[in-house]
Amino acid sequence: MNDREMSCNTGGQFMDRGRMNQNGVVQPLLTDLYQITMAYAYWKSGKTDDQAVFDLFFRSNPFHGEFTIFAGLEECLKFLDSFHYSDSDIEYLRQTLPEGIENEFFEYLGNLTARDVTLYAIDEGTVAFPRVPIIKIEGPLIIVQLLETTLLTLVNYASLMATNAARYRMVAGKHVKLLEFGLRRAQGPDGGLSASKYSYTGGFDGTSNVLAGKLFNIPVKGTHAHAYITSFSSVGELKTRLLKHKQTGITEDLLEHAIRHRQLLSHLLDVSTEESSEGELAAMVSYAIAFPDGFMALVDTYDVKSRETLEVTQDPTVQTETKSRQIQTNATPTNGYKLPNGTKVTSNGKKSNGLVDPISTGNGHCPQASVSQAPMPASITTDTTPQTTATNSKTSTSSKGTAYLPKYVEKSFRSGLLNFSAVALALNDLGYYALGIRIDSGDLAYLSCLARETFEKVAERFKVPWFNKLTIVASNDINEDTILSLNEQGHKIDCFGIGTHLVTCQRQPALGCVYKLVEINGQARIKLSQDVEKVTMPGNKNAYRLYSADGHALIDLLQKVSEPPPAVGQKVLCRHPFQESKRAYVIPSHVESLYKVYWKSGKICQQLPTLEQVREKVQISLKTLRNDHKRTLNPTPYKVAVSDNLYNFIHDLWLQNAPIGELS
Ligand SMILES: Nc1ncnc2c1ncn2[C@@H]1O[C@H](COP(=O)(O)OP(=O)(O)OP(=O)(O)O)[C@@H](O)[C@H]1O
Ligand SMILES: O=P(O)(O)OC[C@H]1O[C@H](OP(=O)(O)OP(=O)(O)O)[C@H](O)[C@@H]1O
Ligand SMILES: O=C(O)c1cccnc1
Ligand SMILES: [Mg+2]
Repeated sequence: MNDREMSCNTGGQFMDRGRMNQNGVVQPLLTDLYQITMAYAYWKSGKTDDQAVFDLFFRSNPFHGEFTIFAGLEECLKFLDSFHYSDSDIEYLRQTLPEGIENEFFEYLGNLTARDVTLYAIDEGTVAFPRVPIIKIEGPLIIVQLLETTLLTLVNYASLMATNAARYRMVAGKHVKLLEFGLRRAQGPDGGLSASKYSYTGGFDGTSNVLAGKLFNIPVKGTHAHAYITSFSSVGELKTRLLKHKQTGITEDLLEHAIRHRQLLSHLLDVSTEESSEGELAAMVSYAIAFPDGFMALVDTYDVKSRETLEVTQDPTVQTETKSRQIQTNATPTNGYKLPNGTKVTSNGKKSNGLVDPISTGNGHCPQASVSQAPMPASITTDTTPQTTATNSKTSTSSKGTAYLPKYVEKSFRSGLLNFSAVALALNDLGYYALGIRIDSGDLAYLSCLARETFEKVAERFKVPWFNKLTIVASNDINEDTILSLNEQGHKIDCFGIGTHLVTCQRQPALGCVYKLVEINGQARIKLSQDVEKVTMPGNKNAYRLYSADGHALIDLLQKVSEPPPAVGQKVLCRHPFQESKRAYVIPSHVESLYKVYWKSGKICQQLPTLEQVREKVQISLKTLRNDHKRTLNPTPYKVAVSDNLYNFIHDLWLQNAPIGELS
């Protein structure tokens, strides 16, 4: 119970009790007090042997979407497997529950296990829809009730997270790498671990979370922080500059190589060596010596700002506002800035993701990113007279005059690129290939294009074709909308590092899975509500997914367990559960029975997939959904229906249970 380690490697084995380790936090007392007080009251009222059926389901999909990925099943099964109140649990309950609880109840609890429970579920990683139970549990009322909160906590966040990750994967496309960087921002340590695990399930490629890597066998990846760059201020601080040539083994001075390349590169990149940071160079050289085969550097340490921080242009109607440094301008203030191609961008003053809108040029490629031209498009003056009276000493007043991009912005970014390229070329001299860069601020579309063009230039000039393929990682408060917007603008990002929005599911922080009693001792139970959406689907049910001839999922159908399953090629009447007039005949080309028995007689009775297999399942299952159900904007709801038999049953029961009002 107190195992510190969580094991994930359960694939390919039928589990015996005690073989599976689980997060030590997941234990029978991880529940709401009312489950235990109810258990006592059930016990007192002789309901110990009542047989109950509970459904675990959600009522609406998260993130304004029309699908949910079911995740967390394996953890539920581990929980059932280890369900047992320890002596100290019982002792704690004795002290905590109200006085007068009979001793025999504690003895009963002490012997309670999940042996007599049967759990049915849809496969982990499958797309799921509102109202179709993802788990169905049968067994003695007390124990099945006691499982409620823990099962919900294991399924809700896992499914929300997997769904969130799957949505990021869909907007990013399959060729872009997605890394989860959220541990520091997650809802505590356990939230962080679950986020790493289920974002991998949903389609991320790896995590920066090392413990998650160890526990779940997920690829761990990462770059470095700004602190590493800022910890150096000059090359004099380098304790070593030496690196062995990868092939010859001869020791060489990497800094010397880097400085030589930097000189040559400065012409190509139009940034003088004086303008680039020496501390940054030193940091990159030292990092490259530490990781010659894995050199990946942050290039935005020194003042890469969004284009919002643009310096004033010759257009007196265009004014720059800067958040962090107050550039005083004598130009007429308006909201907006100009792109190098001459387009004036007017801000509506509304901040979107922290950036003034609109950034998008909407033409699907990178109009501003031309190293050879930027920052001097034809329409820009080459007047050497500064048009600003800037309080910021870094504001450019170079001989090329002011441009649409403030010199300190672009120069500083190019300082990062200059130093990176110099060190990467130095490594190349010694037989190593650098990996790439990370950009963590500013306009990620623009800067990624600028970086890619720089790499292409370097590749050509220095005859290093692999430079074209350097990886560009982008991070900084990225969410689904940011990725969609970056796609529209055109970007050259190969990998997104995503933290806060992903792990906190900022767009919708909870999935509303509920756990409802639907049958007791063979008698269906219905929970009525003014809100028709909250009326439960009574009785012990089976769920089927009906497919069209082209392999797409058409509809999910709930039936009473006593009904024969729908058959391929045969017409089935599918009814909306509550709206009488909504019904359709479906002739399925394929019928999938959604439930499998996962737990029975104290044993897991299916071969559990590995995390990797669940991850694959997510993508396979998503493919069965039509695109209109998956699109981000106004997706079509997927249909969930009940059989005619179940429809009539629900409505009869509803009438029986709804009290008849009296008008007076
Ligand atoms: N081209 C782009 N299109 C849309 N959103 C972008 C683009 N580039 C960056 N973003 C997003 O805009 C936001 C930029 O945040 P912000 O304005 O705080 O800039 P910043 O560069 O991080 O500044 P600071 O260094 O002050 O934090 C981030 O959420 C980022 O993901
Ligand atoms: O932006 P997120 O999606 O949450 O991704 C993770 C962030 O964590 C790091 O920032 P850090 O903690 O160093 O602070 P920062 O916000 O100042 O960059 C990293 O540089 C990313 O910006
Ligand atoms: O490895 C990284 O680059 C990283 C890890 C965590 C958070 N931000 C960045
Ligand atoms: Mg950041």
